[in-house]
Amino acid sequence: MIKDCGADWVVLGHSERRHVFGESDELIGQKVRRREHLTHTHTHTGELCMCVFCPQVSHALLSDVCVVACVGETLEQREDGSTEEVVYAQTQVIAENVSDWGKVVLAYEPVWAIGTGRTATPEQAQSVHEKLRAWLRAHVSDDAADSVRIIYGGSVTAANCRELASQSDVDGFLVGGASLKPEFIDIINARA
Ligand SMILES: O=C[C@H](O)COP(=O)(O)O
Repeated sequence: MIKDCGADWVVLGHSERRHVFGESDELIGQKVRRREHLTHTHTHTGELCMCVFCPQVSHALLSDVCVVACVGETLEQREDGSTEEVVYAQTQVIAENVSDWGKVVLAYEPVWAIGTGRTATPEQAQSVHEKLRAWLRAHVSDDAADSVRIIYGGSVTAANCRELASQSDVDGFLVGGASLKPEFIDIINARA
């Protein structure tokens, strides 16, 4: 269905899916996994399964679709000092399901910054991005750490995009509200 709509990319693990729809790290990981075939044999019936509730179909629907995989802590988690623990755990499950990092972008989106007007400071964003890159180096590969784009999302605007974009480990943005406004062009050109 996603491919039929002409989409090449899908966002997975967005905070609204995690916190409103209750999607677990494990389910998000399953969705990230890329499958070689669009169909599979149902383990219970031995027949081809097209049931939308079967997790394997979720994998299959994402075949050949690139993934923006979101991680990020809640305000409570940031305030209790567990930001790293949370984003590492989320990234771990994503990484377990990635076979081609060339088709994945990692998005750091602190939940407290999404749609709130409270943007992470450039230092806060850089700190988490740097740690995520180090995590990729330690747990995936040097190649993944060096090549995967780690983008920031959460109340990015024309007013704050340039300073955020100047951070060495901020490779781009996942923009919500501001993407609907003329200022979006300034965000696109944040490094121009
Ligand atoms: O889906 C979009 C991102 O979560 C960021 O949204 P925002 O730029 O409105 O905070």
